Amino acid sequence: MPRASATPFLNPLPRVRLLATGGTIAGAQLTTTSRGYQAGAFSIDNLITALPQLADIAQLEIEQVARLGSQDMDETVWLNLAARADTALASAEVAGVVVTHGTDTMEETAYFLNLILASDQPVVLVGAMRPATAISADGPMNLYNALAVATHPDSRGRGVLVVANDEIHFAREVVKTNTTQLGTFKSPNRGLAGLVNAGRLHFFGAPPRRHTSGSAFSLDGLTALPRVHILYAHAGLTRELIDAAVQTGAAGLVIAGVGDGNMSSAALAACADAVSRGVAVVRSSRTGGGVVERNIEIDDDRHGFIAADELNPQKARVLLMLALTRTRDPRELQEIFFTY
Ligand SMILES: NC(=O)CC[C@H](N)C(=O)O
Repeated sequence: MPRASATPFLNPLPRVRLLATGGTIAGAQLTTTSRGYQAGAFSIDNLITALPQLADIAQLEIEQVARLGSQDMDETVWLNLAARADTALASAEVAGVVVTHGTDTMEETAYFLNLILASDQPVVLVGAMRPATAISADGPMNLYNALAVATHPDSRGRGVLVVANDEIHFAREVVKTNTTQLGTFKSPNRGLAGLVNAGRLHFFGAPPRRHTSGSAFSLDGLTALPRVHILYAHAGLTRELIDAAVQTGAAGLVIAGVGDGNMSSAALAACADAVSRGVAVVRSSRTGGGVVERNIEIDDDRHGFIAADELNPQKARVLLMLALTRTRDPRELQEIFFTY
């Protein structure tokens, strides 16, 4: 196993642009044991002041991009955040970018940035499960570790990373799997990118698929994203919601299918009708892991469907929105899903 390596001591210290968006890492409770709290109530400056150790490893340049619970993250904030990260990465003085973010939709933002940013410099998303005012808040160590990862030369060229609970995850792989526990983040298909222990890190492998500087997607000319909905399959799924999505102008649908991306006969017929009206339909899985392959239980070739491959529904939605800015051809869309 490779030896864990601490961030090399550099003089002057590397500069890191910290883009703050809110979340529990900046959340405040009424008392340190109360269960309710307000995500994003703290400004990032409060967090930094409470953690003087950060100044030992980097010079921080702080930008408050948003102050929200990540349940309110949307395409507009993504495009703004990506533009700010892009500007930071274009500066020769900036070694890396850290984004503080709520954990609920962190995996979606991370994957979006992984597809759209064109730099090999480290970009690290970090959050917390306990508010900043809680007993044993996890945010300070997560932030310290994120900064260590963002300044380490080994982190270059690995795509966007997520740091939490002493673990490093690839943006494409990471999933929030538990409502409250500190170990909520998992990478069920391909495993961890690496570990980070009090700022010392080691990586286990290279990121899967194309990302960042190897991605064909870019921010150039991108001002909005096509409308894509996720519909959750279940026993007894009927067709009304699929039809409603098509009638209200969806460009694409992701079905969070049962098993290997399956759905009821009624839903299948509605999805086939959607394709005939030019709507892209991606079959993903609600199971939380594994692969959705083409033409196993459902004839994708005949219906014009796209198999999500390894992407969960929320990441399939991110990729489909970007892919639809390039093509509406189901065969080309399928190639994109096999590439990213
Ligand atoms: N642990 C968290 O960060 C969740 C808080 C909030 N719902 C958010 O995603 O921002």
